Amino acid sequence: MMERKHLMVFDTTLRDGEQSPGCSMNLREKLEVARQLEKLNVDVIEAGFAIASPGDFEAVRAVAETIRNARVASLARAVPQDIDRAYEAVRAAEAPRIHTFIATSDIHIEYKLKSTREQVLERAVAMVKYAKSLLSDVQFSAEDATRSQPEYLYEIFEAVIQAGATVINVPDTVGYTTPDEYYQLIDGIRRNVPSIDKATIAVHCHNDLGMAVANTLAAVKAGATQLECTINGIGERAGNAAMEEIVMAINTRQDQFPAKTRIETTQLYPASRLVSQVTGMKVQRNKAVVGENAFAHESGIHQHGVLANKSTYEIMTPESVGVATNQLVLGKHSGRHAFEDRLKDLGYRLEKQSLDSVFEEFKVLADKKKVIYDRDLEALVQEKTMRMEEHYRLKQFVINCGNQMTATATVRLINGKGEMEEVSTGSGPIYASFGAIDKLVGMTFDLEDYSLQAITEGEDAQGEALVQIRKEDGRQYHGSGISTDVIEASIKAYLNAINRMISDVREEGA
Ligand SMILES: CC(=O)SCCNC(=O)CCNC(=O)[C@H](O)C(C)(C)COP(=O)(O)OP(=O)(O)OC[C@H]1O[C@@H](n2cnc3c(N)ncnc32)[C@H](O)[C@@H]1OP(=O)(O)O
Ligand SMILES: CC(C)C(=O)C(=O)O
Repeated sequence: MMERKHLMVFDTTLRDGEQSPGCSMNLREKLEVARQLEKLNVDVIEAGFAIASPGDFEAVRAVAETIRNARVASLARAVPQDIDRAYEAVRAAEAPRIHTFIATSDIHIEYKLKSTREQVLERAVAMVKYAKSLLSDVQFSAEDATRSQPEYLYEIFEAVIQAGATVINVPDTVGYTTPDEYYQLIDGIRRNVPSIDKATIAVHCHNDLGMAVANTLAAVKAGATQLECTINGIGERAGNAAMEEIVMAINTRQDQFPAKTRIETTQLYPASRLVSQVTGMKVQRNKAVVGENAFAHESGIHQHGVLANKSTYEIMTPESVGVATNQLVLGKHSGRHAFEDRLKDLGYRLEKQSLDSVFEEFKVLADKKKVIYDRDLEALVQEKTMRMEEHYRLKQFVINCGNQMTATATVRLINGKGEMEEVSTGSGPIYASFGAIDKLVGMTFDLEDYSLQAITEGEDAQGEALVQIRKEDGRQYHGSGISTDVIEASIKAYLNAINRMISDVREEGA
């Protein structure tokens, strides 16, 4: 049998994914996502854009120091300062990479770079050589490649490969191309760049016209072997190609794509949940592979078919992407061993201290809920281990409300100085609680977005609240909170966003 071609997965959730408005992650959250990407077995983690800010630099460096089983890359413009900063950030990695880019389309060259094709080519070559003098693995991206003249692309790719680039990337930066056209472009590059065999061909697709995954797969057929993507498809504007969709399409349609990735597919769903929680970006219910409805069968004919044989309506199993079908797991009489075992099955390995603390929370939850589902456990672990520095924490709240009266909320918080309490009224209990919190922290915020969803089934389901707030200076912060009580979940989410804002301000001032 012929050996199947290996396709490399380059994850850019921590860089392009973080470019989604309101999706910024703090260092601890980025490390948690990076560890999950390592569990997924991705080949390359693009950990950030080191020159963007001191926080980004520290995050890339922390990922480079922590991750051992994937290459770690930082993005850099084609300027020496960016490349120096990227090198400093990734140098501690087991396999560091500098990813430098410059735009090659006439629109970008003329209006954005105010340059010429010749100057861009010269700069690209000089910067690849410079990066190569620092380390051996250098990726070059021709930004807006799909709106660039193909002959110019052949020329610049040949020149950067000669200068030492190990990977050449052909981004569809504005999500403009179509599968047939992208196939032709990649095929043309393979045929017309004389040194192409010395480099890997990478593709990086955006979803502006909803074709990011289709374009990526067309490129696989044309010979691309590094696929750039993000978890849940998050990213600039309409997002990037979604890893879970690309990987499962390749796995499921081996007749079309006789190739393999190293991805541990059972980690796809946990990764999706984690990224949704730390970025505050909800996953749409009908999202392919990881959405709530991806494996739900509602109509009679489908249910009948699935009962007879799952393959009638399921082209992949929920288990294969890490959706647990054995949902009923533990209750208040369960002990620590069963609890730890179940967490291990779900892919969580916790230090003793974290395990003890999550176990305590589990017992509290088990007193409130008759049955604890896997989703409840995931929510507990993620909330407990991902909680950022809590400048303000909820102690208690009392609500007085009804349909014929103004709601009143009394909220008591704890911060480094002790306990504090405030009362506020509002059109509803949640609005009143947020008002009391505003008084306690001495600031007001615009509530840009608020949503609530049940994360498990039943009347005693846990609810997850997601909020997005905007400060007076226009900056946005997201927050999430989980509880069996929707008001408590909302208060926790609001406080989470405020804590994120305070950490951000302190980090900047540091
Ligand atoms: C397609 C992509 O996703 S690219 C990645 C996009 N991501 C980001 O931009 C997030 C992080 N960015 C940032 O923090 C900032 O933009 C920085 C730190 C990189 C630069 O900030 P500033 O120096 O204030 O410049 P600003 O962002 O306003 O403008 C970009 C400058 O870089 C130049 N530039 C843009 N791309 C490149 C490139 N690939 N190579 C060289 N120069 C470039 C622009 O022409 C402009 O130059 P100018 O200042 O001489 O006019
Ligand atoms: C920097 C490159 C790879 C990019 O993000 C894009 O072109 O979309």
